[in-house]
Amino acid sequence: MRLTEILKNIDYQLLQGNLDHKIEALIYDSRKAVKNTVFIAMDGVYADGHQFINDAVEQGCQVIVLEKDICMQKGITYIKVSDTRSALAHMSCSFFSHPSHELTVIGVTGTVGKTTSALMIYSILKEAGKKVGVIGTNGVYINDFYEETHNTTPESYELNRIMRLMRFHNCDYCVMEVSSQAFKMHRVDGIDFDYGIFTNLSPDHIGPNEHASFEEYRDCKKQLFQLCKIGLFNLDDSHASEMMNQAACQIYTYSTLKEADLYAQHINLYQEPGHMGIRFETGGLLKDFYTLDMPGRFNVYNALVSLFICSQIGIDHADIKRALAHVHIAGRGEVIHVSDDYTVIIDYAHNGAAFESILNTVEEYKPNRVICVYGMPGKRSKVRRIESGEAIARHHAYAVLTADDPRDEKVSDIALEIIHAMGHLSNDHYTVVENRKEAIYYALDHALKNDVILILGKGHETHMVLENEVKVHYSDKESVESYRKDHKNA
Ligand SMILES: CC(=O)N[C@H]1[C@@H](OP(=O)(O)OP(=O)(O)OC[C@H]2O[C@@H](n3ccc(=O)[nH]c3=O)[C@H](O)[C@@H]2O)O[C@H](CO)[C@@H](O)[C@@H]1O[C@H](C)C(=O)N[C@@H](C)C(=O)N[C@H](CCC(=O)O)C(=O)O
Ligand SMILES: Nc1ncnc2c1ncn2[C@@H]1O[C@H](COP(=O)(O)OP(=O)(O)OP(=O)(O)O)[C@@H](O)[C@H]1O
Repeated sequence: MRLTEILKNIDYQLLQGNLDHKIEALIYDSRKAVKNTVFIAMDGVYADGHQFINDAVEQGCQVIVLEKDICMQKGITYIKVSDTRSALAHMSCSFFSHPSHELTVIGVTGTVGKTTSALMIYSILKEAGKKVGVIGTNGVYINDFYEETHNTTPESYELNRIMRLMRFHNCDYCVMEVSSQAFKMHRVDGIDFDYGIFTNLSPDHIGPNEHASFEEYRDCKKQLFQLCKIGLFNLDDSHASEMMNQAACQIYTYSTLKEADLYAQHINLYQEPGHMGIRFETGGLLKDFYTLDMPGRFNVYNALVSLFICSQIGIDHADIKRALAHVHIAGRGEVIHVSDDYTVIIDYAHNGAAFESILNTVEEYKPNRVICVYGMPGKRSKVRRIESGEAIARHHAYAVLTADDPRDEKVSDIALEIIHAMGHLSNDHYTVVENRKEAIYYALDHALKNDVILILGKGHETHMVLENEVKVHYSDKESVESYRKDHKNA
């Protein structure tokens, strides 16, 4: 594509050189720069891309987009913009010919529930025969194609590339998680959102490399409702009215507690071997009865979101109902049948809010005991260690503390911090088994009739991060399945 075409939608100043270039890719990591690419220098958390401009030039790149003054080399084109992250986003939209304009884009934001809601919508649309893609923490799925993601919301260039790939696969719909960092880092600038969904909000991702304050975190998420045409808000969240404030979209609401545009009532839990689910009735825009084969009152929120979007899109109601009845999301309230005596659930709960919801929800099924197998990541926010320990104590649950991406920290040290946060809980309520597979075996070996074993924090993930960020293969699901196999053969 010609450089002038790529720059069409941004304000820039040509510092040196000319715009007569044919461009084959946009690059924001100098290590990937080659001939016929533009290098966009971005100031990051750990490094400043401007320091690598000469490396990019050395590797053959002849066009540089920057926001700071640097010493220019002869024969190279330098283009100055006020914000290179935003420029990359708009240039990427142009480079890939605005794929979001050709898709119905559904964006989901909020502290928890993004992955679950996005994948529920994706599953229902797919089952209804629609061509749909999804982008989020669990990766990119386009029909049968899969690609891993490094971020919940990929960098703008990747995002537009993926959306173009979706169009290549004839997708009409794109469901995507939109993280607060995505707004902060301009990853979704220029994306044409049709629907925006707000799940809930609680303090998270606040720290030196993420958000400066809760207000900044919240205001980043609010931006979705400036960009989308229709916004759907969880009326039960205490931040709902603040999130709706200044929204430029048409507003719809959902609730499980009060009347809203779409609301759930008469929520009933059910449990049978290998299944923990929920039945509910809806009022407002849709009046019907539904079954969801996933545990958790909170999943009714995710189901309401999916019902609203799929019915707005025009999916046949019987198809939605059928698909919802058997939707399962990897690592999100995933029930694995090991024994008729007790229930095993793998769940991605990894912060205070999610621990509270999963523990609350599981208690409603009136289990004998709740045993949580989990750990907390090394070199990451210590708040989550405290919040999780407090939640275990509040709910009088049992904890088998173990590894969860310990990085350069000792699993036993992290466990001690969690135990400290458990406060008054007596020491027969917890134990430490450092190897995660052994911890799962330990919990399952000690399970009693009607116990619920919650394996928390890693969800769908298939790796463990050790010292020096070295990743080794590890999966909770494989550990549980291996236990089941061993005990079948025993
Ligand atoms: C801390 C953080 O947010 N980092 C993100 C950021 O990296 P960065 O730009 O700060 O990277 P950097 O290492 O400082 O480098 C700055 C620039 O120099 C370039 N560089 C660097 C070295 C070199 O030799 N040559 C070179 O050109 C880099 O490519 C980069 O463009 O921009 C990258 C591209 O978009 C992201 O992949 C990366 O996410 C990291 C992996 C991350 O963990 N991010 C988290 C905080 C995040 O975004 N999380 C949200 C979910 C949480 C939420 O709900 O908000 C998410 O969407 O994933
Ligand atoms: N609507 C909800 N309300 C409260 N808790 C929820 C909700 N949906 C899911 N959860 C809980 O939060 C955990 C994380 O859910 P999910 O992965 O869907 O959220 P997320 O927003 O994608 O999180 P993250 O951005 O951290 O990846 C689940 O495993 C479950 O325990």
